[in-house]
Amino acid sequence: MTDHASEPTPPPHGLPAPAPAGASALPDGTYDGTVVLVTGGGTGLGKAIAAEFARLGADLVIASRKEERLKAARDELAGLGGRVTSVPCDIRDPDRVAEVFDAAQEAYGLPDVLVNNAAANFPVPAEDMSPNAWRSVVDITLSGTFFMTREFGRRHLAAGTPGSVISIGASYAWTGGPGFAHSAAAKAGVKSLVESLAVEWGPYGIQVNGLVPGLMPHEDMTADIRGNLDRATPAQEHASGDRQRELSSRQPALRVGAPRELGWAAAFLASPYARFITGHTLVVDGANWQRRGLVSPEVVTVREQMGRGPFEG
Ligand SMILES: CCCCCCCCCCC/C=C/C(=O)SCCNC(=O)CCNC(=O)[C@H](O)C(C)(C)COP(=O)(O)OP(=O)(O)OC[C@H]1O[C@@H](n2cnc3c(N)ncnc32)[C@H](O)[C@@H]1OP(=O)(O)O
Ligand SMILES: NC(=O)C1=CN([C@@H]2O[C@H](COP(=O)(O)OP(=O)(O)OC[C@H]3O[C@@H](n4cnc5c(N)ncnc54)[C@H](OP(=O)(O)O)[C@@H]3O)[C@@H](O)[C@H]2O)C=CC1
Repeated sequence: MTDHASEPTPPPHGLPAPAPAGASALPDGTYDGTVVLVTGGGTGLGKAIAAEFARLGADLVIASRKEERLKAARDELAGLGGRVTSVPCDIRDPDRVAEVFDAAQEAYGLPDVLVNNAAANFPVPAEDMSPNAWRSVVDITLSGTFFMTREFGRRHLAAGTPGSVISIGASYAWTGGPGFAHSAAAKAGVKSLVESLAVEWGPYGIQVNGLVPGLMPHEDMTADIRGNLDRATPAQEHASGDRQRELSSRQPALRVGAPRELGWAAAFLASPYARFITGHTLVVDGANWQRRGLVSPEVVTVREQMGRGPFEG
């Protein structure tokens, strides 16, 4: 008989790796004949979400401010299956938002699915944040999401057709986000919009859900957000190229998320297999947002974390 008590315990190995890139979570053709509009679909997580819908047969419309990035992503996404159109748009402008829907309708028809992925964020202590910095983040993240959603809802209500909205959030909508006061407040507003509009529009067949990514590093991350990740890991890890391992060791999953894991969740939420799910915000973050230590960590102010000296007014 083996003496289990004397065997060393295997080290924790974290959550299993995701299915390989290119695999789909839903049956082939789930989105055949469907139009999906993704804001910020030219970069990062938005592009990963768009790719998953494309693999499943959707026609895509991607919209954001920078035409060059949109064009590059359009070519990449077109290789995955369906048709792809890109429309330059600043979602803070309701007139431009209406034009995106006009362009989508002209190309393929009224989008059946809207993914509100575009957002803005940079770390800054609240006392250093200018009024314009606040406005910029809140206008893009919250007002832009509302303008897109409103346009989608109005067109579907007028046409009498069902639809599905997915708004990308962040877990600090529940917890607050020191250093990200603007973005956290805006994402809390996005979560609240999901809950209000799911009830308002359920009777018309429109689902409204939220989807929250955990830490999912990708090559398009802004310098500001990348800088924040660098602060979270000691300098020697950057030098040795071990940043990914260091970031992983700080997650309960013992790994970071892969953007495609968000794509699979989005494709499920808007699919025929999720028709009774609405008003819900799904968190895909390996339980990172629920972390609590047995012992509270020492408090380090946001100023100190960002290497800023005392506030001088
Ligand atoms: C401690 C460890 C923690 C580890 C975890 C870290 C990871 C956290 C991840 C959090 C979740 C991520 C959520 C996200 O949303 S990521 C998405 C990020 N992507 C983007 O933001 C893309 C779009 N962003 C932008 O284009 C720009 O950032 C910006 C929003 C600034 C652009 O908008 P706009 O063109 O309208 O803006 P302006 O350039 O005119 O600037 C407007 C005002 O904002 C001030 N500003 C800009 N950058 C900063 C900064 N870094 N710090 C302070 N202030 C800033 C700018 O000066 C303008 O204000 P003033 O006119 O008063 O000067
Ligand atoms: N990456 C992560 O770990 C996390 C991300 N998130 C959320 O995930 C989503 C995607 O983030 P991520 O992919 O990392 O970030 P990116 O910076 O790659 O994407 C942001 C996108 O939004 C677009 N955008 C920004 N402002 C506007 C605007 N005014 N009008 C239209 N489009 C705009 C940008 O395109 P352009 O510049 O061309 O306008 C860009 O494509 C966001 O909602 C973010 O808050 C939440 C938690 C963690």
